[in-house]
Amino acid sequence: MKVALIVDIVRQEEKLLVKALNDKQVSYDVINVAQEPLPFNRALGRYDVAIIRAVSMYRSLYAAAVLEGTGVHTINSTDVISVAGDKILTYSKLFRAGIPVPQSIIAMSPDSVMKAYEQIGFPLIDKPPIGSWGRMVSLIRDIIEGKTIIEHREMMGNSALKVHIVQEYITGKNRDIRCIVMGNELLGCYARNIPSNEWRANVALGGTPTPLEVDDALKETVLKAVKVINGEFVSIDVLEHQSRGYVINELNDVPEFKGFMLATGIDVPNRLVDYIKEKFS
Ligand SMILES: Nc1ncnc2c1ncn2[C@@H]1O[C@H](COP(=O)(O)OP(=O)(O)OP(=O)(O)O)[C@@H](O)[C@H]1O
Ligand SMILES: [Mg+2]
Ligand SMILES: [Mg+2]
Repeated sequence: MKVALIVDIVRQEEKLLVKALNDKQVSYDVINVAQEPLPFNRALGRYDVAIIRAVSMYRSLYAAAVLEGTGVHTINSTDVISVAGDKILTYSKLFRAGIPVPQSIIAMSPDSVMKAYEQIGFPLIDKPPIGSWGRMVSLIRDIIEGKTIIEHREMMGNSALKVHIVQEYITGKNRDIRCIVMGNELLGCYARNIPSNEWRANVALGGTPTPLEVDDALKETVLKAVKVINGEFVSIDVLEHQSRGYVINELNDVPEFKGFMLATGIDVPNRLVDYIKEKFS
């Protein structure tokens, strides 16, 4: 079995994956798509599995597409990356399947955003369909802040960033929940606690990871959500709604797992390499 590890920026996660591949004596190549072009040819098809780890969503998506085209099994698949990489496409699948998502209105012009703000009511959340690490995810408390966000987003070069997901602000516990699923298994979940100078819980923004007891409702909601998008190795953000219970905020197709490992003690890279060896050797 031969594995390709697709990267652009090498984070601690990718270093741990390399270590796990070495420790478990799996043959692999690291392909840095920020440096190497990817040809549509048979030679690329020599890999059995590709672990897609590029930070850039488009690099991940297109790298997966080329590799899949040459017959390689990619984790995750091109379809999963295209859906999970876009929060509107994700909500579309989840909503249709009856899985709870934050009450959301999609608005595609400044005028329609103003209407969506009125319909949701302040305070509200406005975020673009693409992006990570909480970037551009905005808490808007009044119309003045709203107008500022609308103006700034209109200046973005990327059309997707001009689209607004206007969303209810789900608050109460000062935390959100992050889970990881591998194959059909829920590896675990942990809480990300919001720091005092923030309203978002991302570890990249200073959110502190702590252990969390997983109940049946959480497990069921998360596994269902991952199944709906066919995710193979994904992380899931869950918010706790005061009346509706667990709500799926988003799924991530290139999961970061530093905080997860810290809080749960579960060795994600070793588990992923074991999973791949079991499934593809
Ligand atoms: N509707 C909401 N209500 C309350 N908090 C929210 C809401 N949407 C987002 N947040 C907070 O902002 C954080 C970032 O939002 P979100 O997960 O949607 O963005 P992201 O950039 O895709 O994050 P990630 O780095 O996890 O990929 C969430 O983890 C949560 O703490
Ligand atoms: Mg995300
Ligand atoms: Mg998130």
